[in-house]
Amino acid sequence: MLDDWLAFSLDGTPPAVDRGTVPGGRYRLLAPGLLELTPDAPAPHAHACVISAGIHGNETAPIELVGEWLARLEAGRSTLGAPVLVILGNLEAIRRGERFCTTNLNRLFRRDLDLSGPEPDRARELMSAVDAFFARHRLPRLHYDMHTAIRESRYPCFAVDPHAETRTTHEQWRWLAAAGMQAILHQHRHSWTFSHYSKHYHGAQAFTLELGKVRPFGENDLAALTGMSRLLDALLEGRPAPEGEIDSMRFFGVVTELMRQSSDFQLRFAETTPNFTEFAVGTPLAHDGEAGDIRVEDAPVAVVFPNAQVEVGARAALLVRACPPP
Ligand SMILES: O=C(O)CCC(=O)N[C@@H](CCC(=O)O)C(=O)O
Ligand SMILES: [Zn+2]
Repeated sequence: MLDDWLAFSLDGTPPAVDRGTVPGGRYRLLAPGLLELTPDAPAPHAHACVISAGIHGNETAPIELVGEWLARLEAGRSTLGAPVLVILGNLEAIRRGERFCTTNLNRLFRRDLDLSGPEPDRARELMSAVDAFFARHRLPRLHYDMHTAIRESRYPCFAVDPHAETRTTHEQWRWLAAAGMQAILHQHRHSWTFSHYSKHYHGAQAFTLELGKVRPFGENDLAALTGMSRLLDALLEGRPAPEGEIDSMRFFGVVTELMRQSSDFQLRFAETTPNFTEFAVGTPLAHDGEAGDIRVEDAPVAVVFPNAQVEVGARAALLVRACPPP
């Protein structure tokens, strides 16, 4: 199953058979990068799970994690107990080892999307697959969209909690704590990311998970992601996931997004500055064309996902402040 799916997804080799059995259920190769697992009978704690990786093509650790997870199932070391939609997102960008080809796929997950091109087409295909999957399974909905960050981070593993009406359950905080998340970042407004899509349109418990730093295939330390592997195994088997202490994680809220406004845009701090580094009031964070220097206002802020290379009009950084645990 796994080898056929990867060959189908990444080399374009059509599979000899597109469906079969796995311990506890069956699989179907829906399309390149789309694999559905269906249990013979959902276990009592089963969720309908969407697990995605490779939405950015150079973020390889989550792809390796998914590979090992499916290999454990195929080898009979775990038994399917929940419906799972497994997604490899931006296949051409994965082949190239690049974040994206023409535009950032993770800003396109909205139903009124009217752009054309490879990434918009893929966003529409993934949104349809998620819609059909959640419609097929009347179980609590869950989506973990796994990424790695461009920079080092004061919290190497952290979750972004998308802004939407659906409240995040305390159970999710406990699962994420046990999975090794060190921080949670609450988004302050709609962000049109893949995890936001599942939360906003489907009421799923959904997160973007940052699992360390971007590295090429073969250079990832999957041992550092053992907690995440355990969580994925529990979801696949439809059993209760391990729980940790919510207070072991730090919580942050986005205060504002620093948007790139011109072609003359520079960050005012070093490339090596880790995510969640705090800056005092008055510190210049960026220079942006005619707007000039952008400085910290009102109170200190920490900076997450700073990226001067984004397209004009796109988010160049999140400015965040610590907040109490839920
Ligand atoms: O390290 C970076 O600058 C980017 C890492 C990454 O891809 N993060 C996601 C976060 C999505 C979210 O805000 O939920 C992204 O930028 O798409
Ligand atoms: Zn990413």
